[in-house]
Amino acid sequence: MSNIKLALLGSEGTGKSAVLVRFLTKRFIGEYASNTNSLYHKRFSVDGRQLNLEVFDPCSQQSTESQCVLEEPMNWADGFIVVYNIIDRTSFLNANNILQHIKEVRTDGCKGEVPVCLVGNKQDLCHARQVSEEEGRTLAQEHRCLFQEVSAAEDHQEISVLFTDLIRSAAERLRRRTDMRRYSGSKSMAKLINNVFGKRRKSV
Ligand SMILES: Nc1nc2c(ncn2[C@@H]2O[C@H](COP(=O)(O)OP(=O)(O)OP(=O)(O)O)[C@@H](O)[C@H]2O)c(=O)[nH]1
Repeated sequence: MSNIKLALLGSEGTGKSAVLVRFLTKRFIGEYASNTNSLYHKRFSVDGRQLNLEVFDPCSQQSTESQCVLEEPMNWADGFIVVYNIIDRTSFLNANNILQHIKEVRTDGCKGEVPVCLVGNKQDLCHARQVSEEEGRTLAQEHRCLFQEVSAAEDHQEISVLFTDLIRSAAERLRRRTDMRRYSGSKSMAKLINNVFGKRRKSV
């Protein structure tokens, strides 16, 4: 069974925990403990395949150096959900920095880009919106990632779909990497056999 590791990133108070709890429990609680890092486990089925899902929800308040919070899951995760708050432009600018950082740290060349979903949360507060949906979509296109506006307070369906899409992309990427390793492993084995037996045949 494959293991898929996701990390939620974004400014403090954007609703990372609310989005995750919505996905895991279908509920919106309102207030979430925000003084610890949390790692959630869930068995999840995508396209009939069972997966072990781990989701890291970092604590934004733990460190004054946001860089530490960012570095921790950066090399660990198979996929990222970057959350901003549509009524807080600063959180959108920060989401851009995070996407940039992911690109710098996680461009794996031929293994393909790590899947990312940009999420504009608190859509229920759109009367106070500071970031248009178009801006969110454009930023996502620039970074070649998925995009969805949601309301953790009101929706379950859209959050469920975005997690499923991201998990599917992460699982496909891991499968491609495993296939590539197998292929390059069998190629070097063929080379070895050829070196040993090919040379012998010549000397006979
Ligand atoms: N109106 C509205 N409020 C939301 C929504 N999602 C989260 N909130 C509220 O926003 C506040 C912050 O939510 P959290 O889920 O704790 O945000 P967080 O990003 O995990 O916060 P930190 O862990 O401190 O970084 C809470 O008061 C939530 O109730 C939403 O979709 N709509």
